[in-house]
Amino acid sequence: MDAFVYTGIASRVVFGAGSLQHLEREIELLGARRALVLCTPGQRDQAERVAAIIGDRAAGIFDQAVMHVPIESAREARAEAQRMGADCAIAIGGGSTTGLGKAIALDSGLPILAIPTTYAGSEMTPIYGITEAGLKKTGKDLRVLPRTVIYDPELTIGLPVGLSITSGLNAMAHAAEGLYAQDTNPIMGLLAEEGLRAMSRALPALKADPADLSARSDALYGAWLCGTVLGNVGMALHHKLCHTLGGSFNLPHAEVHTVVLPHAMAYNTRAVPDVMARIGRAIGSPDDAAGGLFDLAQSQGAPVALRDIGMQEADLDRAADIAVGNPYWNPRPIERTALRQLLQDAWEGKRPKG
Ligand SMILES: NC(=O)C1=CN([C@@H]2O[C@H](COP(=O)(O)OP(=O)(O)OC[C@H]3O[C@@H](n4cnc5c(N)ncnc54)[C@H](OP(=O)(O)O)[C@@H]3O)[C@@H](O)[C@H]2O)C=CC1
Ligand SMILES: O=C(O)/C=C\C(=O)CC(=O)O
Repeated sequence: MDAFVYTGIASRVVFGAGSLQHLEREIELLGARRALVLCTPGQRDQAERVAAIIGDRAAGIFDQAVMHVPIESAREARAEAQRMGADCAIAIGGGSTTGLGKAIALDSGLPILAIPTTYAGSEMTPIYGITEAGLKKTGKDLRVLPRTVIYDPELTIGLPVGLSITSGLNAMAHAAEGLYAQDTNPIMGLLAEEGLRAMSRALPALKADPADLSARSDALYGAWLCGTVLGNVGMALHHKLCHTLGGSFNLPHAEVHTVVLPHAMAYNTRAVPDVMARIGRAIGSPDDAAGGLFDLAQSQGAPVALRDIGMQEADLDRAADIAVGNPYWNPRPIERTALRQLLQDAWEGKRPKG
């Protein structure tokens, strides 16, 4: 075995159907008295349920979480937390709401309790993102890592199937890239493989029956493991491409991950064949990880072409230029011609072969 460094990042996880009932106990264990509940406008009902459960400990609800955390909403939420005398924040929702909690914590050190209802995985990472004047800045700071995470699969039953599939593939992207990260280690390798296995068996099952609690539990378990990998090791070409396409062309986050992932895997296959074999085995496509990921997305009705999620063909050259500038480390060197072809294939929705 090669030498490696492993740094454990600590957070407390309460997992299982119905675990929202432990919320008050968890707030108490944080040593907090008044919690500001965060959500998007669309998840206001869930936030009200949370506030009802904690009763007097609820300082209020801030329901203005927005994708990619615009600085204005972060400032407003910070001011609201201060005005209400909150000594912790509860983020219930997807990565956008968790991201808002992180923006508050970055500034104030307020402890965050996250209750994820998508599979994006932000709750397990010390990574934050804030958008100012149209530019998203990301960074890492342990202050933003949620102290406690409650994973309650019952809360994800209402997550629309289409979004469940693309969000699940967003999670799988973290695990796939974590397996060949420059700073990967055997512990993250175990989590990544198990996360890929859990998610690839969950997605067809929850597509068949969105209320299947066992499938929803598998998906949330997979999201936890994949998110942990994202929080512990560096990401590569795939995440760089997704951040380029999401940030500069305003494409939807989980869908971009879904479309690009098979192509990024195909790009890297010859550089890391053993890793691709591990990914392939974990998703039940032992000889072709890239093709297997494409088939998984397509068979569950997810988008497989950038042209179907709002990308203009005329913008592919600019996207390639942005992605080759300041690239993340990648196991195969980033070559512009090959990357431009990758983008063309992803735009057309071609099935890649690893
Ligand atoms: N820092 C990190 O480590 C990470 C950050 N991220 C960031 O998180 C964001 C993406 O997260 P993601 O979760 O995909 O996006 P969102 O949090 O924006 O959620 C996506 C959609 O899911 C819907 N939704 C969430 N929960 C439910 C539910 N229980 N029932 C029905 N609908 C629901 C939301 O609807 P509605 O709008 O109505 O609430 C929204 O339309 C991006 O900004 C990304 O950059 C992602 C991964 C890791
Ligand atoms: O951009 C961020 O907020 C930080 C990381 C991610 O979004 C990870 C991802 O691309 O899913």
